[in-house]
Amino acid sequence: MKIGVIADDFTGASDIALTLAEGGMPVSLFARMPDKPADTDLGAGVVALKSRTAPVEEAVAQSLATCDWLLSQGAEQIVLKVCSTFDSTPAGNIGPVLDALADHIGAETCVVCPAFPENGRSVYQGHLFVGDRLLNESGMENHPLTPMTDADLRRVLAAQSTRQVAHVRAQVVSSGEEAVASGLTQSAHVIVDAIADADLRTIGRAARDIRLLCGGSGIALGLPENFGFQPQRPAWDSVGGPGAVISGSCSLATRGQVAAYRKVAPARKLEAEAVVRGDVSPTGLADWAMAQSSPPLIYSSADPDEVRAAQKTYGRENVAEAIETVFSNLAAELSARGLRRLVVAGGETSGAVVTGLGARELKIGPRVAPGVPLVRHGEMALALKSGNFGGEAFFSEALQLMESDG
Ligand SMILES: Nc1ncnc2c1ncn2[C@@H]1O[C@H](COP(=O)(O)OP(=O)(O)O)[C@@H](O)[C@H]1O
Ligand SMILES: O=C(O)[C@@H](O)C(=O)COP(=O)(O)O
Repeated sequence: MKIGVIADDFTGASDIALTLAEGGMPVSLFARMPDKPADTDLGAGVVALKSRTAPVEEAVAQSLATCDWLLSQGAEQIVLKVCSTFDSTPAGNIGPVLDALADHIGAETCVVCPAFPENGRSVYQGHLFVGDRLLNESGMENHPLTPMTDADLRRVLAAQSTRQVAHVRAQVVSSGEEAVASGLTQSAHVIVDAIADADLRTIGRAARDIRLLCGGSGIALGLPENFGFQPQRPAWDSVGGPGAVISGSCSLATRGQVAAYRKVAPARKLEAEAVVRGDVSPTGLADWAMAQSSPPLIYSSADPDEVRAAQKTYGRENVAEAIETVFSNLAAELSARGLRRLVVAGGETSGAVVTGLGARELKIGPRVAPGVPLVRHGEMALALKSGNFGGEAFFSEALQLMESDG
Protein backbone atom coordinates (compact mmCIF):
# COMPACT_ATOMS: atom_id res chain seq x y z
CA MET A 1 0.00 0.00 0.00
CA LYS A 2 1.33 3.45 -0.94
CA ILE A 3 -1.32 5.77 0.50
CA GLY A 4 -3.14 5.20 3.79
CA VAL A 5 -6.27 7.22 4.53
CA ILE A 6 -7.89 7.77 7.92
CA ALA A 7 -11.43 9.02 7.20
CA ASP A 8 -13.45 10.66 9.97
CA ASP A 9 -16.80 9.37 8.64
CA PHE A 10 -18.19 6.75 6.30
CA THR A 11 -19.45 8.68 3.29
CA GLY A 12 -16.27 10.76 3.46
CA ALA A 13 -14.29 7.53 3.20
CA SER A 14 -16.14 6.43 0.07
CA ASP A 15 -15.70 9.96 -1.37
CA ILE A 16 -11.88 9.89 -1.15
CA ALA A 17 -11.75 6.20 -2.13
CA LEU A 18 -13.44 7.24 -5.40
CA THR A 19 -10.83 9.95 -6.04
CA LEU A 20 -7.99 7.48 -5.52
CA ALA A 21 -9.67 4.80 -7.66
CA GLU A 22 -10.26 7.30 -10.47
CA GLY A 23 -6.57 8.15 -10.16
CA GLY A 24 -5.92 4.53 -11.17
CA MET A 25 -5.04 3.06 -7.76
CA PRO A 26 -6.43 -0.30 -6.59
CA VAL A 27 -8.33 0.81 -3.46
CA SER A 28 -10.11 -0.93 -0.60
CA LEU A 29 -12.49 0.79 1.77
CA PHE A 30 -12.33 -0.80 5.22
CA ALA A 31 -15.52 -0.42 7.22
CA ARG A 32 -13.58 -0.92 10.42
CA MET A 33 -9.97 -1.38 11.44
CA PRO A 34 -8.88 -4.61 9.74
CA ASP A 35 -7.47 -7.37 11.91
CA LYS A 36 -5.51 -8.92 9.08
CA PRO A 37 -3.03 -7.74 6.45
CA ALA A 38 -4.36 -5.94 3.36
CA ASP A 39 -3.86 -7.33 -0.17
CA THR A 40 -0.31 -6.67 -1.27
CA ASP A 41 -1.40 -5.21 -4.63
CA LEU A 42 -3.43 -2.45 -2.98
CA GLY A 43 -2.38 1.09 -3.94
CA ALA A 44 -4.45 2.76 -1.23
CA GLY A 45 -6.31 1.65 1.88
CA VAL A 46 -9.07 3.85 3.29
CA VAL A 47 -10.27 3.15 6.84
CA ALA A 48 -13.66 4.62 7.76
CA LEU A 49 -13.90 5.81 11.36
CA LYS A 50 -16.81 7.52 13.10
CA SER A 51 -14.51 10.09 14.71
CA ARG A 52 -15.77 13.43 13.40
CA THR A 53 -17.89 14.15 16.46
CA ALA A 54 -16.49 11.58 18.90
CA PRO A 55 -14.86 12.79 22.15
CA VAL A 56 -11.39 14.17 21.32
CA GLU A 57 -9.41 11.46 23.16
CA GLU A 58 -11.39 8.74 21.39
CA ALA A 59 -10.89 10.33 17.97
CA VAL A 60 -7.13 10.66 18.61
CA ALA A 61 -6.77 7.07 19.90
CA GLN A 62 -8.74 5.57 16.98
CA SER A 63 -6.80 7.64 14.44
CA LEU A 64 -3.40 6.68 15.86
CA ALA A 65 -4.28 2.98 15.93
CA THR A 66 -5.48 3.22 12.33
CA CYS A 67 -2.32 5.08 11.34
CA ASP A 68 -0.19 2.30 12.85
CA TRP A 69 -2.05 -0.34 10.87
CA LEU A 70 -1.73 1.64 7.62
CA LEU A 71 2.01 2.13 8.22
CA SER A 72 2.40 -1.58 8.96
CA GLN A 73 0.87 -2.24 5.52
CA GLY A 74 3.56 -0.11 3.90
CA ALA A 75 1.75 3.24 3.56
CA GLU A 76 4.27 5.94 2.62
CA GLN A 77 1.83 8.83 2.88
CA ILE A 78 -0.95 9.30 5.44
CA VAL A 79 -4.05 11.36 4.62
CA LEU A 80 -6.53 12.50 7.26
CA LYS A 81 -9.84 12.79 5.32
CA VAL A 82 -12.13 15.37 6.90
CA CYS A 83 -15.26 17.03 5.58
CA SER A 84 -14.91 19.49 2.70
CA THR A 85 -16.70 21.95 4.98
CA PHE A 86 -14.02 21.32 7.67
CA ASP A 87 -16.67 20.14 10.17
CA SER A 88 -15.18 20.54 13.66
CA THR A 89 -15.46 22.55 16.88
CA PRO A 90 -12.91 24.67 18.78
CA ALA A 91 -12.20 21.50 20.81
CA GLY A 92 -11.51 19.45 17.71
CA ASN A 93 -11.35 16.99 16.24
CA ILE A 94 -9.27 18.01 13.22
CA GLY A 95 -6.53 19.91 15.12
CA PRO A 96 -5.91 17.41 17.94
CA VAL A 97 -5.95 14.42 15.58
CA LEU A 98 -3.59 16.15 13.14
CA ASP A 99 -1.20 17.19 15.95
CA ALA A 100 -1.16 13.64 17.29
CA LEU A 101 -0.57 12.11 13.85
CA ALA A 102 2.22 14.60 13.09
CA ASP A 103 3.97 13.77 16.39
CA HIS A 104 3.42 10.06 15.89
CA ILE A 105 4.99 9.82 12.46
CA GLY A 106 7.47 12.66 12.94
CA ALA A 107 5.95 14.84 10.22
CA GLU A 108 7.25 18.43 10.46
CA THR A 109 5.01 19.80 7.72
CA CYS A 110 1.40 18.89 7.11
CA VAL A 111 -0.53 20.09 4.05
CA VAL A 112 -4.12 21.10 4.83
CA CYS A 113 -6.66 21.80 2.09
CA PRO A 114 -10.37 20.84 2.23
CA ALA A 115 -11.15 22.21 -1.28
CA PHE A 116 -13.49 20.10 -3.44
CA PRO A 117 -14.15 22.37 -6.44
CA GLU A 118 -16.44 19.90 -8.24
CA ASN A 119 -18.83 20.20 -5.28
CA GLY A 120 -18.36 23.96 -4.89
CA ARG A 121 -15.86 23.98 -2.01
CA SER A 122 -12.84 26.25 -2.61
CA VAL A 123 -10.12 27.77 -0.44
CA TYR A 124 -8.99 31.31 -1.26
CA GLN A 125 -6.89 33.65 0.89
CA GLY A 126 -7.11 31.01 3.60
CA HIS A 127 -10.92 31.19 3.64
CA LEU A 128 -13.28 28.33 2.81
CA PHE A 129 -16.14 29.01 0.39
CA VAL A 130 -19.20 26.88 -0.42
CA GLY A 131 -20.20 28.06 -3.89
CA ASP A 132 -20.12 31.85 -3.70
CA ARG A 133 -20.73 31.99 0.07
CA LEU A 134 -18.19 32.04 2.85
CA LEU A 135 -18.41 28.88 4.97
CA ASN A 136 -20.01 30.77 7.87
CA GLU A 137 -22.80 32.04 5.58
CA SER A 138 -23.37 28.76 3.75
CA GLY A 139 -25.81 27.15 6.17
CA MET A 140 -22.95 25.34 7.91
CA GLU A 141 -23.13 27.97 10.67
CA ASN A 142 -26.36 26.16 11.73
CA HIS A 143 -24.98 22.63 11.71
CA PRO A 144 -26.37 20.87 14.81
CA LEU A 145 -23.09 19.28 15.92
CA THR A 146 -20.29 21.24 14.27
CA PRO A 147 -21.50 24.79 13.55
CA MET A 148 -18.90 26.52 11.37
CA THR A 149 -18.98 30.19 12.32
CA ASP A 150 -15.61 31.26 10.90
CA ALA A 151 -14.48 30.78 7.30
CA ASP A 152 -10.83 31.64 8.01
CA LEU A 153 -9.27 28.19 8.15
CA ARG A 154 -6.03 29.58 9.56
CA ARG A 155 -7.91 30.82 12.62
CA VAL A 156 -10.13 27.74 12.86
CA LEU A 157 -7.18 25.35 12.81
CA ALA A 158 -4.99 27.49 15.08
CA ALA A 159 -7.74 27.39 17.74
CA GLN A 160 -7.67 23.58 17.69
CA SER A 161 -3.94 22.95 17.33
CA THR A 162 -0.78 23.39 19.37
CA ARG A 163 1.29 23.64 16.17
CA GLN A 164 2.10 26.66 14.05
CA VAL A 165 -0.40 27.31 11.24
CA ALA A 166 1.00 28.71 7.98
CA HIS A 167 -0.56 29.60 4.61
CA VAL A 168 0.35 29.20 0.92
CA ARG A 169 -1.62 31.63 -1.23
CA ALA A 170 -3.44 31.04 -4.52
CA GLN A 171 -0.88 33.24 -6.34
CA VAL A 172 1.87 30.83 -5.25
CA VAL A 173 -0.20 27.78 -6.22
CA SER A 174 -0.76 29.16 -9.71
CA SER A 175 3.02 29.61 -10.08
CA GLY A 176 3.42 25.83 -10.02
CA GLU A 177 4.59 22.92 -7.95
CA GLU A 178 8.10 24.21 -7.20
CA ALA A 179 6.70 27.41 -5.73
CA VAL A 180 4.25 25.41 -3.62
CA ALA A 181 6.98 22.97 -2.53
CA SER A 182 9.10 25.86 -1.27
CA GLY A 183 6.15 26.91 0.91
CA LEU A 184 6.02 23.43 2.36
CA THR A 185 9.37 23.52 4.13
CA GLN A 186 8.19 25.13 7.36
CA SER A 187 7.43 23.23 10.52
CA ALA A 188 3.68 23.85 10.56
CA HIS A 189 0.24 22.82 9.43
CA VAL A 190 0.11 24.65 6.09
CA ILE A 191 -3.28 25.73 4.72
CA VAL A 192 -2.96 25.82 0.94
CA ASP A 193 -5.39 27.72 -1.30
CA ALA A 194 -7.10 25.80 -4.12
CA ILE A 195 -9.96 26.98 -6.28
CA ALA A 196 -9.79 24.44 -9.12
CA ASP A 197 -8.86 20.80 -9.65
CA ALA A 198 -5.68 21.96 -11.42
CA ASP A 199 -4.57 23.63 -8.15
CA LEU A 200 -5.15 20.40 -6.25
CA ARG A 201 -3.06 18.49 -8.80
CA THR A 202 -0.25 21.05 -8.41
CA ILE A 203 -0.47 20.67 -4.62
CA GLY A 204 -0.42 16.88 -4.97
CA ARG A 205 2.76 16.99 -7.07
CA ALA A 206 4.37 19.47 -4.65
CA ALA A 207 3.50 17.20 -1.72
CA ARG A 208 5.25 14.16 -3.20
CA ASP A 209 7.60 13.91 -0.20
CA ILE A 210 5.19 15.16 2.47
CA ARG A 211 4.15 12.33 4.78
CA LEU A 212 0.98 13.84 6.26
CA LEU A 213 -1.88 15.56 4.45
CA CYS A 214 -5.34 16.61 5.53
CA GLY A 215 -8.33 17.57 3.46
CA GLY A 216 -11.49 16.63 1.64
CA SER A 217 -11.32 14.14 -1.20
CA GLY A 218 -9.79 16.82 -3.46
CA ILE A 219 -6.49 16.56 -1.58
CA ALA A 220 -6.02 13.12 -3.17
CA LEU A 221 -6.50 14.28 -6.79
CA GLY A 222 -2.79 14.63 -7.56
CA LEU A 223 -1.42 11.86 -5.35
CA PRO A 224 -1.81 8.62 -7.40
CA GLU A 225 0.33 10.06 -10.21
CA ASN A 226 3.26 10.46 -7.78
CA PHE A 227 3.28 6.69 -7.45
CA GLY A 228 3.08 6.04 -11.20
CA PHE A 229 -0.69 5.45 -11.50
CA GLN A 230 -2.69 6.81 -14.43
CA PRO A 231 -6.33 7.97 -14.28
CA GLN A 232 -8.94 5.36 -15.17
CA ARG A 233 -12.63 4.65 -14.69
CA PRO A 234 -13.08 2.10 -11.87
CA ALA A 235 -14.34 -1.26 -13.17
CA TRP A 236 -17.82 -2.55 -12.36
CA ASP A 237 -19.63 -5.87 -12.88
CA SER A 238 -23.36 -5.39 -13.20
CA VAL A 239 -25.54 -6.20 -10.17
CA GLY A 240 -29.24 -6.85 -10.81
CA GLY A 241 -31.99 -8.02 -8.50
CA PRO A 242 -34.07 -6.52 -5.71
CA GLY A 243 -33.22 -2.98 -4.66
CA ALA A 244 -34.17 -0.42 -2.02
CA VAL A 245 -33.34 3.09 -0.87
CA ILE A 246 -32.80 4.04 2.79
CA SER A 247 -32.63 7.71 3.68
CA GLY A 248 -31.85 9.08 7.15
CA SER A 249 -30.31 12.34 5.96
CA CYS A 250 -32.36 15.47 6.59
CA SER A 251 -30.24 17.76 4.41
CA LEU A 252 -31.86 19.99 1.81
CA ALA A 253 -30.32 18.03 -1.06
CA THR A 254 -31.54 14.70 0.30
CA ARG A 255 -35.04 16.00 0.96
CA GLY A 256 -35.21 17.04 -2.69
CA GLN A 257 -34.05 13.55 -3.74
CA VAL A 258 -36.67 11.94 -1.47
CA ALA A 259 -39.42 14.13 -2.95
CA ALA A 260 -38.35 13.24 -6.51
CA TYR A 261 -38.10 9.50 -5.85
CA ARG A 262 -41.43 9.33 -4.01
CA LYS A 263 -43.09 10.33 -7.29
CA VAL A 264 -41.78 7.25 -9.10
CA ALA A 265 -41.53 4.51 -6.47
CA PRO A 266 -43.33 3.03 -3.45
CA ALA A 267 -42.32 4.89 -0.27
CA ARG A 268 -42.74 4.55 3.50
CA LYS A 269 -41.89 7.34 5.90
CA LEU A 270 -40.72 6.48 9.42
CA GLU A 271 -41.95 9.04 11.94
CA ALA A 272 -39.34 9.77 14.61
CA GLU A 273 -41.93 9.41 17.36
CA ALA A 274 -42.98 5.92 16.23
CA VAL A 275 -39.35 4.84 15.98
CA VAL A 276 -38.45 6.09 19.46
CA ARG A 277 -41.49 4.36 20.93
CA GLY A 278 -40.41 1.07 19.39
CA ASP A 279 -43.47 0.89 17.12
CA VAL A 280 -41.46 0.29 13.94
CA SER A 281 -40.53 -3.28 13.08
CA PRO A 282 -37.52 -3.78 10.79
CA THR A 283 -38.84 -7.28 9.98
CA GLY A 284 -42.22 -5.93 8.85
CA LEU A 285 -40.53 -3.17 6.85
CA ALA A 286 -38.23 -5.66 5.13
CA ASP A 287 -41.20 -7.90 4.22
CA TRP A 288 -43.01 -4.88 2.76
CA ALA A 289 -39.92 -3.72 0.85
CA MET A 290 -39.25 -7.12 -0.72
CA ALA A 291 -42.90 -7.41 -1.84
CA GLN A 292 -42.67 -4.25 -4.01
CA SER A 293 -42.28 -4.56 -7.76
CA SER A 294 -39.76 -1.70 -7.96
CA PRO A 295 -37.10 -0.58 -5.44
CA PRO A 296 -38.96 1.16 -2.60
CA LEU A 297 -37.84 4.07 -0.46
CA ILE A 298 -37.82 3.89 3.34
CA TYR A 299 -36.95 7.21 4.92
CA SER A 300 -36.97 9.26 8.09
CA SER A 301 -35.77 12.42 6.31
CA ALA A 302 -37.73 15.37 7.62
CA ASP A 303 -37.59 19.15 7.46
CA PRO A 304 -35.78 21.16 10.18
CA ASP A 305 -38.95 22.02 12.15
CA GLU A 306 -39.96 18.37 12.36
CA VAL A 307 -36.43 17.32 13.35
CA ARG A 308 -36.22 20.04 16.01
CA ALA A 309 -39.60 19.05 17.48
CA ALA A 310 -38.61 15.38 17.75
CA GLN A 311 -35.24 16.27 19.25
CA LYS A 312 -36.89 18.59 21.78
CA THR A 313 -39.30 15.90 22.93
CA TYR A 314 -37.02 12.87 22.95
CA GLY A 315 -33.46 14.26 22.94
CA ARG A 316 -31.17 14.55 19.92
CA GLU A 317 -29.06 11.50 20.69
CA ASN A 318 -32.04 9.27 21.52
CA VAL A 319 -33.83 10.04 18.26
CA ALA A 320 -30.70 9.63 16.15
CA GLU A 321 -29.76 6.38 17.85
CA ALA A 322 -33.25 4.92 17.59
CA ILE A 323 -33.49 5.73 13.87
CA GLU A 324 -29.98 4.47 13.13
CA THR A 325 -30.73 1.21 14.98
CA VAL A 326 -33.88 0.63 12.91
CA PHE A 327 -31.97 1.28 9.67
CA SER A 328 -29.11 -0.95 10.76
CA ASN A 329 -31.49 -3.85 11.57
CA LEU A 330 -33.50 -3.19 8.42
CA ALA A 331 -30.34 -3.50 6.31
CA ALA A 332 -29.56 -6.86 7.93
CA GLU A 333 -33.13 -8.10 7.31
CA LEU A 334 -33.06 -6.96 3.68
CA SER A 335 -29.73 -8.63 3.09
CA ALA A 336 -31.02 -11.90 4.60
CA ARG A 337 -33.98 -11.76 2.15
CA GLY A 338 -31.68 -11.45 -0.88
CA LEU A 339 -31.56 -7.69 -1.48
CA ARG A 340 -28.86 -6.93 -4.06
CA ARG A 341 -28.96 -3.15 -4.61
CA LEU A 342 -29.05 -0.62 -1.77
CA VAL A 343 -28.80 3.17 -1.90
CA VAL A 344 -28.24 4.98 1.42
CA ALA A 345 -28.46 8.72 2.08
CA GLY A 346 -26.60 10.22 5.04
CA GLY A 347 -23.16 9.77 6.61
CA GLU A 348 -24.25 8.48 10.02
CA THR A 349 -27.03 6.50 8.38
CA SER A 350 -24.52 4.86 6.03
CA GLY A 351 -22.32 3.93 8.99
CA ALA A 352 -25.32 2.26 10.68
CA VAL A 353 -26.34 0.40 7.50
CA VAL A 354 -22.85 -0.87 6.78
CA THR A 355 -22.59 -2.09 10.38
CA GLY A 356 -25.95 -3.88 9.97
CA LEU A 357 -24.67 -5.55 6.80
CA GLY A 358 -21.55 -6.70 8.64
CA ALA A 359 -19.41 -5.33 5.81
CA ARG A 360 -15.66 -5.22 6.39
CA GLU A 361 -13.98 -4.44 3.08
CA LEU A 362 -15.66 -2.74 0.14
CA LYS A 363 -14.41 -2.41 -3.43
CA ILE A 364 -14.87 0.90 -5.23
CA GLY A 365 -16.80 1.20 -8.49
CA PRO A 366 -17.57 4.13 -10.82
CA ARG A 367 -19.08 7.41 -9.69
CA VAL A 368 -22.82 8.04 -9.52
CA ALA A 369 -22.17 11.73 -8.79
CA PRO A 370 -19.15 13.79 -7.71
CA GLY A 371 -17.97 12.34 -4.38
CA VAL A 372 -20.24 9.26 -4.49
CA PRO A 373 -19.07 5.93 -5.97
CA LEU A 374 -20.85 2.63 -6.28
CA VAL A 375 -19.28 0.18 -3.83
CA ARG A 376 -19.37 -3.59 -3.76
CA HIS A 377 -19.96 -5.72 -0.65
CA GLY A 378 -19.97 -9.40 -1.67
CA GLU A 379 -22.93 -9.87 -4.00
CA MET A 380 -24.46 -6.56 -3.02
CA ALA A 381 -24.08 -3.17 -4.71
CA LEU A 382 -24.22 -0.10 -2.47
CA ALA A 383 -24.16 3.66 -2.94
CA LEU A 384 -23.44 5.60 0.26
CA LYS A 385 -24.32 9.23 -0.28
CA SER A 386 -23.21 12.18 1.81
CA GLY A 387 -26.28 14.23 2.77
CA ASN A 388 -25.25 17.22 0.66
CA PHE A 389 -24.18 15.42 -2.50
CA GLY A 390 -25.97 14.29 -5.68
CA GLY A 391 -28.60 15.73 -8.00
CA GLU A 392 -32.36 15.35 -7.65
CA ALA A 393 -32.54 12.02 -9.51
CA PHE A 394 -29.65 10.50 -7.53
CA PHE A 395 -31.57 7.46 -6.17
CA SER A 396 -32.80 6.31 -9.59
CA GLU A 397 -29.44 7.02 -11.18
CA ALA A 398 -27.58 4.95 -8.58
CA LEU A 399 -29.95 1.97 -8.90
CA GLN A 400 -29.65 2.06 -12.69
CA LEU A 401 -25.86 2.35 -12.71
CA MET A 402 -25.64 -0.72 -10.45
CA GLU A 403 -27.34 -2.78 -13.17
CA SER A 404 -25.07 -1.54 -15.93
CA ASP A 405 -21.59 -2.78 -16.79
CA GLY A 406 -20.05 0.38 -15.49
N1 LIG B 1 -36.89 12.65 11.42
C1 LIG B 1 -35.76 12.75 12.12
N2 LIG B 1 -35.74 13.42 13.29
C2 LIG B 1 -34.58 13.52 13.99
N3 LIG B 1 -33.41 12.97 13.63
C3 LIG B 1 -33.38 12.29 12.47
C4 LIG B 1 -34.55 12.14 11.67
N4 LIG B 1 -34.23 11.41 10.60
C5 LIG B 1 -32.92 11.10 10.72
N5 LIG B 1 -32.40 11.62 11.84
C6 LIG B 1 -31.01 11.49 12.30
O1 LIG B 1 -30.26 12.57 11.75
C7 LIG B 1 -28.93 12.14 11.48
C8 LIG B 1 -28.64 12.46 10.01
O2 LIG B 1 -27.26 12.34 9.84
P1 LIG B 1 -26.61 11.68 8.55
O3 LIG B 1 -27.18 10.33 8.31
O4 LIG B 1 -25.13 11.77 8.77
O5 LIG B 1 -27.04 12.63 7.36
P2 LIG B 1 -26.15 13.83 6.72
O6 LIG B 1 -25.13 13.18 5.84
O7 LIG B 1 -27.16 14.62 5.95
O8 LIG B 1 -25.52 14.59 7.87
C9 LIG B 1 -28.86 10.67 11.78
O9 LIG B 1 -28.28 10.46 13.05
C10 LIG B 1 -30.34 10.24 11.76
O10 LIG B 1 -30.59 9.11 12.55
O1 LIG C 1 -15.93 15.94 2.13
C1 LIG C 1 -17.17 15.88 2.11
O2 LIG C 1 -17.91 16.88 2.01
C2 LIG C 1 -17.82 14.52 2.27
O3 LIG C 1 -16.95 13.50 1.87
C3 LIG C 1 -18.19 14.31 3.69
O4 LIG C 1 -17.34 14.01 4.52
C4 LIG C 1 -19.59 14.58 3.99
O5 LIG C 1 -20.03 14.25 5.31
P1 LIG C 1 -21.63 13.98 5.59
O6 LIG C 1 -22.38 15.10 4.94
O7 LIG C 1 -21.79 13.96 7.08
O8 LIG C 1 -21.96 12.65 4.95
